[in-house]
Amino acid sequence: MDLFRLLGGGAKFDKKRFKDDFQLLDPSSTEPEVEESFAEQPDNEEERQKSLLNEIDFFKNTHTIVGNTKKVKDPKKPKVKKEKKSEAEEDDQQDEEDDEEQEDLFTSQEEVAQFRKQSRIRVYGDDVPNPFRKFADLSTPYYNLRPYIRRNLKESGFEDPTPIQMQSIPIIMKGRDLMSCAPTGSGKTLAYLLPIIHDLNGPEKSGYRALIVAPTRELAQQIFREIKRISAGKKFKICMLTKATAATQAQDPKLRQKYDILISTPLRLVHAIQSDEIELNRVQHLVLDEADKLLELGFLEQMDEIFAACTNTNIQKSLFSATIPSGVETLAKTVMKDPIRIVIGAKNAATETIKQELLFVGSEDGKLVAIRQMVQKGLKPPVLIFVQSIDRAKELFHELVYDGINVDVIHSERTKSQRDNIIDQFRAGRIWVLISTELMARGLDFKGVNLVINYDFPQTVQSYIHRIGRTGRAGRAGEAVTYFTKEDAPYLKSIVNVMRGSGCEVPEWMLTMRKPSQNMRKQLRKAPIERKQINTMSSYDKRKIAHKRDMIETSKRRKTEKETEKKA
Ligand SMILES: Nc1ncnc2c1ncn2[C@@H]1O[C@H](COP(=O)(O)OP(=O)(O)OP(=O)(O)O)[C@@H](O)[C@H]1O
Repeated sequence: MDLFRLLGGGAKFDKKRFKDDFQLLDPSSTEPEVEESFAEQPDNEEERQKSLLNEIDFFKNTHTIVGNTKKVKDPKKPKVKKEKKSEAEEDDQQDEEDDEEQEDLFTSQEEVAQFRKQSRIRVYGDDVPNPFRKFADLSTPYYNLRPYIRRNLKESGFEDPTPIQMQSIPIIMKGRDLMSCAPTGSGKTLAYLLPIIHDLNGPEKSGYRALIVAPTRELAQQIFREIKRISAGKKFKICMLTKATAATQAQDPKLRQKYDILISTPLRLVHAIQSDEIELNRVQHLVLDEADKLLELGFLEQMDEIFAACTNTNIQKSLFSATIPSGVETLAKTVMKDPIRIVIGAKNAATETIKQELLFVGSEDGKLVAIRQMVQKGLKPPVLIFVQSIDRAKELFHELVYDGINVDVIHSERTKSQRDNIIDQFRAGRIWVLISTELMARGLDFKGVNLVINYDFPQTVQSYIHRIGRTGRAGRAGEAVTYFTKEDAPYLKSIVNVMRGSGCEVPEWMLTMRKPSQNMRKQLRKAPIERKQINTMSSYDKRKIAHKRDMIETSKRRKTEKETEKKA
């Protein structure tokens, strides 16, 4: 069993235990080859793609598994450039490779049960389809995965499926309704996209056949890019619903027929349904990404309207999240047909590659002291800091920006282009510390984030799991520090339980604490704890510091200019 599978299942990677079977290789010194694979690219997509491929290359080179099960990979071996083959030739070759790899399909239900246990897959429901072990299994006649999808997986550097992919893909391929709960960063997006793209086969120009709903615009955009990646080579028409795309479809109803896949946030979609801008009567696949968020009060009414607009009786529905509370499960069952439930690892748990810490900071002022101490000791960027409100995000930004930290802030009051720009800059490593509200807590895939700081204690356990899940993705290590004050202490035990459940050490005294009552948790969910403003300096002091910093920078610049002049 390989590393990513283990990590995707929520297991811990113990170097000592695997000492004899695994060897971690150094990354190759050569630059990775970057290939363009998207048909339509946003302006900054090239950079994003480049950094993604670098990430994958890094992941592959540092985690190549050698020993008993796989061939040794020599990173220094020069790559031999192959002649370009036709698509048909490549497909034939792929089929041959797949035939060679077919030896381990399951032979009995005991074997299936054993495999699920080993991969930490739990299933609930009737006639649950078997999981598959390797992507190559999907090319057998039983699944008959379209060869171009397999090729795209290879080009994305996806060598082995994660547990959620192993079990979800066959279920969606069978057309069954599904509720999937798997850790953050374990590949849930591909788990639903792959079978949908396979089933849609190719562009049809008959109107939307798949609909993916996500709680934020940023997540919807990320899903859009993932679809492009997995469907590269087929000219699917994919629509990311915005004011502009809705308006063009409103003006030209024929245009609606050209699309195959729709991605949207609930509010935008409901608006389009009510204004007759789109039709959803042909939708065969409906996915709720971050399903528990979408089925919470606030989104629920909109989701009701979306369910009602999807009138196709053969619709297949999937719900995905890293957290699905039982209340949401009960609610979801009312809109699903004989659903199957999957849980990977422990239910509603944090990813086990994240080192979690709870830090008592005494009071609100203590938080700033703590963060400045962390900066002094040396933070390893990129770092993501969560606060509980837009005002607090702005306040903290104004504190840290005068400390000379490369910091920015993101929240829903910033314009769309500012938000897009910040996310790109953060992904590219040009912003080191990013302060955010709950906006960035769910779904966003920043593989490189080293540290998440919960500056304000999260209002729910779910929020905690998703926030810290922005680090430790795709099998990487990550760290999360949660500050708490006297006011937060009564809620601590819920987080302590998550930490313990994901194998983190917790001080003995915390284990003896009482769990907050249901009523207390309800109160906190409704409204955050009131906190003192984040402000240690008067605006006069801040201006003074900023002025001093500008003077130092100007004098440094002048000195360099003079030296350059002298040399010339
Ligand atoms: N089989 C695979 N092998 C290697 N990397 C993968 C595989 N599947 C997905 N990934 C990568 O893992 C990362 C996390 O995937 P994804 O964003 O789908 O996680 P998620 O489970 O949806 O997380 P969250 O709960 O936070 O939304 C992505 O960068 C994705 O490209």
